[in-house]
Amino acid sequence: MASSIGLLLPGMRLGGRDVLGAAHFHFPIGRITALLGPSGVGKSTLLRLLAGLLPLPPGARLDAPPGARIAWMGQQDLLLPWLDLLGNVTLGARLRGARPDMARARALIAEVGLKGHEAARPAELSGGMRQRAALARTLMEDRPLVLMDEPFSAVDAPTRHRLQTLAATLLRGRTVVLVTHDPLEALRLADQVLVLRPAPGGALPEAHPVPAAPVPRPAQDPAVMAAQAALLERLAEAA
Ligand SMILES: Nc1ncnc2c1ncn2[C@@H]1O[C@H](COP(=O)(O)OP(=O)(O)OP(=O)(O)O)[C@@H](O)[C@H]1O
Repeated sequence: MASSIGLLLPGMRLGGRDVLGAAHFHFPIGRITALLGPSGVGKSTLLRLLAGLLPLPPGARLDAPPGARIAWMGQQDLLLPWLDLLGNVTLGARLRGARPDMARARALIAEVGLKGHEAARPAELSGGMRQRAALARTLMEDRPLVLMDEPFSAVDAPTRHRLQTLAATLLRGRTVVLVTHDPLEALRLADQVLVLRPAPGGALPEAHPVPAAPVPRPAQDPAVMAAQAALLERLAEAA
């Protein structure tokens, strides 16, 4: 079995301009890859190509395990306001006409710290609680490939820190591509960090070293702090 999901891209044009350049991306199976880069550089475009939400350009090739199923988690929680928490977490199964595994849904709700809120509607939950609900819904889908587009950017710093730790634990063993603007988030969670740097023919990926400690890495780890400073500098150069 391949050890990574590969995306061979001869380039990607959108709106009449070269967004992504010619590159061969590798996303190690069972690992978390963080994708950073200036606003508008093409991070979400790359994620959408992986998700099949954008057609691959001519000459591109996606090497993924056959039938690799995907879960998507974005910046907005996309919870349905008229369903309660349990209804939202089990929505995917019901949309597919399957009987949801209620015991698993309840267990995941407890794991993300929302036990006791199963009957609450999204409007009754705080922003951080709604993102935790979205995380539970993402995990309920039990997909091997998880694509996350700035999943924790809308919550306050302590909540974000807790959600990162939770996500790293609950996503262990899955292949995750995480788009983030937060160098600390990338260095706490990722096994591989890629910076998309703008270039004349379209943005190109550059690997950035990660500390050796296993994820989730503590924010106060001196190696994490040093890597964060270096990554911040690199992102400023790329902007
Ligand atoms: N459907 C589209 N049609 C035309 N241009 C598009 C389309 N989608 C994205 N773009 C352009 O492609 C570029 C890359 O967009 P993308 O959303 O991938 O960037 P990003 O790195 O995710 O940005 P951000 O960090 O701000 O979310 C931008 O210049 C954007 O305007």
